[in-house]
Amino acid sequence: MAQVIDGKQLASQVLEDAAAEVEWLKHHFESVPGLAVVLVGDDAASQIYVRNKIKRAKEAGIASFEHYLEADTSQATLDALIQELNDDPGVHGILVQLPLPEHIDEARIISSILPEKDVDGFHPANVGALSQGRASLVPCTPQGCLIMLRHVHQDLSGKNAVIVGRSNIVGKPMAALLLQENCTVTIAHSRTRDIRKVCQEADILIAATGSPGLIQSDWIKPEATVIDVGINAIEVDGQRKLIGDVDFDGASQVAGAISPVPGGVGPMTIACLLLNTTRAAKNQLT
Ligand SMILES: NC(=O)C1=CN([C@@H]2O[C@H](COP(=O)(O)OP(=O)(O)OC[C@H]3O[C@@H](n4cnc5c(N)ncnc54)[C@H](OP(=O)(O)O)[C@@H]3O)[C@@H](O)[C@H]2O)C=CC1
Ligand SMILES: Nc1nc(=O)c2c([nH]1)NC[C@@H]1CN(c3ccc(C(=O)N[C@@H](CCC(=O)O)C(=O)O)cc3)C=[N+]21
Ligand SMILES: [Mg+2]
Repeated sequence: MAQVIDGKQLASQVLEDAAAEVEWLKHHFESVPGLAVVLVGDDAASQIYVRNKIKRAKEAGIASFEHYLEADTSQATLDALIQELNDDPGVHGILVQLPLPEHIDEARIISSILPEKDVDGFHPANVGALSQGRASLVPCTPQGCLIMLRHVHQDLSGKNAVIVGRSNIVGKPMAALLLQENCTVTIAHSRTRDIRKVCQEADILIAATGSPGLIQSDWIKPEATVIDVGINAIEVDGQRKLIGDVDFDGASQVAGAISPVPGGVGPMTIACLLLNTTRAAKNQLT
């Protein structure tokens, strides 16, 4: 049986680090890190994530500013809110929950956030910095996955890493981070030919597709480390249940280590968001 990578446990350590940073900022600079969270629309899953983020922020001593906007909010109203948050010295981090409604230009909103307040690491300046291996605010989910991988492996150098999914928020920044760790990186996606065979070569397999249970035990190299980013809500006996992109029961018979859903990457993402907020606050000290 594979080692189960406990995301809740690892996240609580990251949250302790974030809380210690907050204490340091308060003590030496009388600065309280502030995180603004913007949610447009009333998607139920998004509301759960946002609530979790705010709860954890409070626990870490971070001030949170919540902005809930109607689904039909105009681009101009959202633009104006971002400007206000950019100009607010009490706000060190800005998170705009994605996806945004169809009528809003997502790329324009992301680009309008000050790069030093972009705690998601999605602004082109931060994406460019990550791609060039310069220090920057690194996207939270890939950052969390890397902490999980480092927990299992002392050295990732030379390992074959296969990432399934090529989104801007998970797949691509994950590839940049693993390349920096000297992995041999492959990104697979919906047009990849013989994807099972590609995955069978992976010492490290990251699944970020949103396709529930896509990855089966016979896709996995024996003793591989499998990180399941997928969050898929399904209904079982009328109850809401979360499952990942990996068939956990099958995969854990083959893998060396595997992250569960829930209790895996999700809590790590939130912890890294708060760590990014303290880093952003530190960089904004005047
Ligand atoms: N735990 C966490 O903190 C987070 C979890 N998530 C979850 O991770 C998953 C991915 O999110 P995100 O990256 O935003 O998703 P996107 O929908 O933006 O991207 C999905 C990617 O997976 C690929 N893909 C989809 N289905 C298949 C398939 N059957 N075979 C091969 N490739 C496939 C797509 O390929 P193509 O490009 O060719 O269409 C695409 O590149 C979702 O379940 C999401 O909820 C996301 C963010 C944070
Ligand atoms: N700008 C932006 N930044 C994001 O980081 C971002 C986003 N938009 N849009 C949506 C995705 C998704 N995401 C999750 C975060 C935490 C959990 C999480 O805590 N999951 C718990 C379960 C929570 C539950 O019960 O639903 C777990 O896996 O154990 C899940 C998903 C962040 N995202
Ligand atoms: Mg998308």
